[in-house]
Amino acid sequence: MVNVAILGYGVVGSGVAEVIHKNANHISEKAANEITVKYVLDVRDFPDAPFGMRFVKDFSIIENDPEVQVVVETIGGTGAALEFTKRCLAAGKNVVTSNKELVAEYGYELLHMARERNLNYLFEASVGGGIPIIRPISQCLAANELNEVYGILNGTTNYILTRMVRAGLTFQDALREAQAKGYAEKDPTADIEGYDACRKICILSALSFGSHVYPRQVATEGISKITLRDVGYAESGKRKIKLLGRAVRLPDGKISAYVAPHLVPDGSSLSNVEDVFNGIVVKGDAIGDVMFYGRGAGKFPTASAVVADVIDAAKHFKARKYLDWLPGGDDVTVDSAILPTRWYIRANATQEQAGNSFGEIEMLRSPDAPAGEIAFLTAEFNKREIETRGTDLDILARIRVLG
Ligand SMILES: NC(=O)C1=CN([C@@H]2O[C@H](COP(=O)(O)OP(=O)(O)OC[C@H]3O[C@@H](n4cnc5c(N)ncnc54)[C@H](OP(=O)(O)O)[C@@H]3O)[C@@H](O)[C@H]2O)C=CC1
Ligand SMILES: N[C@@H](CC=O)C(=O)O
Repeated sequence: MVNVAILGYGVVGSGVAEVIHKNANHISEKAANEITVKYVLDVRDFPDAPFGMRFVKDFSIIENDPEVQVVVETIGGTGAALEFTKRCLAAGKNVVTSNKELVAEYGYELLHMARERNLNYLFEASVGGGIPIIRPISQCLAANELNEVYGILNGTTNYILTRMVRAGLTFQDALREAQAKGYAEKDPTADIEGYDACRKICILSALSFGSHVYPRQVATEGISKITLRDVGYAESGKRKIKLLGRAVRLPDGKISAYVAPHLVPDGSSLSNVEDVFNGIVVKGDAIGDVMFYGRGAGKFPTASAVVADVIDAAKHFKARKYLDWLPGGDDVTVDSAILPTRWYIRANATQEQAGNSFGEIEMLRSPDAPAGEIAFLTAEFNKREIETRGTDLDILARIRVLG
């Protein structure tokens, strides 16, 4: 029998307990061993919790129980989650997590601790919720030199943008829905301002390019400045606005990563990624482009990935998995402001002024545009270049364009 402890009985942790209980027979077959939840640790009380699990408030009960071989950390953040993860690894326990903040900040250190002890630290659920992406990048695409990874990495913001466009909801109402569905982070600022997508692109960068990338090295912009007017102009240009994370390996081997809203063309694979779904494109030298798609957040999709890691851990006691990367550092990354893209600009200006400042432009129309306002797409410029242009215009919005 494999005894599991769950730390944090919130959206994901309770989903993990439910999936392990509901699919017990199937999971035991896959793991070639019975998997049972021996403890659940949470700061809250759950008097009506099902499955007869033992709830504890003292972490040392789990830490000191030699029967617990796999610990699921679904507390989130870098406080107690970091301390408990280190103590679990130090106590010889394998750890599985959905906590991308922890992996993005401390992934190298924790993988190193696990490696030294011949343990596994697994985090399939940390990017893309239920989408298989960590294993495919580390294993299935291992033969490729990967040079770019990008996509819609946050379910909450994609849900908000979809609901604003499709149902005409306000930003706040759409956010409330996402929170009620269990998609949002405890502090939804992490979703809205792009920090969550930033953590995920850090993890994808480390896996794809082999060195730790820290969130502080990734220029990050969220969707809080996107207006319905921008959405309307984008629509008139047959485009949708999506929050993307993107990381590129440059010819000199340096990594450049950022998170920002983009206009993506209608009909492209990413434009059809709606609601809570995520879509992640990986570019390899042998495979070309490959896209991963599925539910990027939510109780059961995320639990699906966590429980798969539990099964994997249970099947590989004392056999290290493939996850690893080199330490990070200032010389690993370069400023993403050097990456060229086309730009969408909304400004109080005339077409002639815009043309004088930006050269060749493609005008966008909006039936309810106020007098004096225009919107257009530019040719390719990097961020530094675009910021030096149009300084004499009243620029209201500046958003990258994909493709
Ligand atoms: N929700 C989702 O769709 C997804 C979430 N994730 C990640 O999974 C992790 C968990 O997310 P989620 O389940 O949504 O978060 P929740 O806030 O729903 O769950 C966390 C639980 O841990 C409890 N907790 C907080 N501090 C402690 C502590 N010191 N000891 C024990 N328990 C504690 C919380 O109690 P209290 O509420 O009282 O603080 C809460 O019950 C996060 O890292 C998140 O980013 C990843 C993919 C998808
Ligand atoms: N808040 C996150 C949860 C999953 O990682 C999201 O919305 O994507």
